[in-house]
Amino acid sequence: MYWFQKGADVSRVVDDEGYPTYSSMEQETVEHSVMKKFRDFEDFSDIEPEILIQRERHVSYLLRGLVRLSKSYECLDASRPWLCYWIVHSLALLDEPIPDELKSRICKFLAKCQSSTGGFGGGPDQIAHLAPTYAAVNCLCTLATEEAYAVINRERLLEFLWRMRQKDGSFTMHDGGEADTRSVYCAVSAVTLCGLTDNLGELFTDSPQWLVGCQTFEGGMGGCHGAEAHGGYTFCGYAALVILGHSKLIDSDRLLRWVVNRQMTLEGGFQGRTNKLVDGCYSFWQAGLLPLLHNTLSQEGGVEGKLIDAKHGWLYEQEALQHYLLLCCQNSFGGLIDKPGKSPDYYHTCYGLSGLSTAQHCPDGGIVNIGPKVNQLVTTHPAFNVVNGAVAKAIAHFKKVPFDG
Ligand SMILES: CC(C)=CCC/C(C)=C/CC/C(C)=C/COP(=O)(O)OP(=O)(O)O
Ligand SMILES: [Zn+2]
Repeated sequence: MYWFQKGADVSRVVDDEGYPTYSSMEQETVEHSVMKKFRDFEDFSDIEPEILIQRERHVSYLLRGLVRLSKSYECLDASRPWLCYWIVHSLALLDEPIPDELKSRICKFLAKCQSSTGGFGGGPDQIAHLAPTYAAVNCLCTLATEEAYAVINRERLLEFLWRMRQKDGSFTMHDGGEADTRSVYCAVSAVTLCGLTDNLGELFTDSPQWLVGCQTFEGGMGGCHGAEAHGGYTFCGYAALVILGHSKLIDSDRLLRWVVNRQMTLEGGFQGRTNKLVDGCYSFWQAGLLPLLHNTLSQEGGVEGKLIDAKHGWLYEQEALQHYLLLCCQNSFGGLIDKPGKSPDYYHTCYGLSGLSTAQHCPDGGIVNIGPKVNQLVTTHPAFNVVNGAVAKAIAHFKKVPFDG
């Protein structure tokens, strides 16, 4: 009997703070046997009813993270808005409501991370940085309360973005920092969600051309010109082009060929770059490119346009990815992982669940869902990675609020 089967005896061990834990040996054995079962089956139909998302365990793991936000994760001291976003977004994907009092505490915490000169830092009193700015905006939009929206100082945010902007259309991550596809994406995403789209043209003049220069001979994008193609940077670069309305500038055929070849035939999961290992987080960074490409390619109508019309779904094996995530990436005590043998963390939980959601929701509202209906997650917006309802609500809210920037 495997840990994901009904009635499996998953004996819990409690740590000195009363939270369930496990020995790494025990976890390795359990996950190794799951991996073996996964490899032994060519036809998954007979095990499908057992492939279950461990909702309660993930929710409990996520809520524990929010409660302990203030006292742990020293190694993520400069990523605290990220922790808020990873957890809040994961709960939204699981359709798990967050109590109002907890929402308010998150808002107050993120307000402390906002810099007086615009943007958000990695923690209170840290300098503004585009990555935690993106995370804070996404988190506040997902919370979707008046208090959450009111945290964002949009006038200062725009000033911060203008300071980060470089002559060639790239953006630095922070004052004097590095410029790569992440920063353009974080800036474009925050501006759009905050209803500041009137500024897109001027602020991002030359950004599309700079982004196109990041595409490599392989077809994916590197972080900057001349760098190796990588899923994380490709998602950022391509999603930024999509939001800016310039996705047709890139060589879509090459990008498509590169990304579909990053799905590994043995595991069903994606690797981040050529010759590297599968990792659960690329279920979003890589597989999440297909919904974005779908739009561009169907508008272009060429060979891929026809291919797209013939296939009812994205151009990769959605079921195989779901098998990887549900059989190999769920930790028995909650949270998702990179690959069997690894410990859970909030980053891999967020991007594993985000990838699972995009693998389930097809174009035109169709569903590909392995296992029972309870496995189905809420739909996420493919460009912002915020649940769809929250994107619409945030943009509508900010459009109503006067802005004097
Ligand atoms: C919005 C935003 C800020 C997005 C971040 C995108 C992202 C995940 C970028 C990738 C970062 C990176 C250096 C990965 C390589 O790690 P590795 O060499 O350990 O992994 P690998 O072996 O899988 O390539
Ligand atoms: Zn990873």
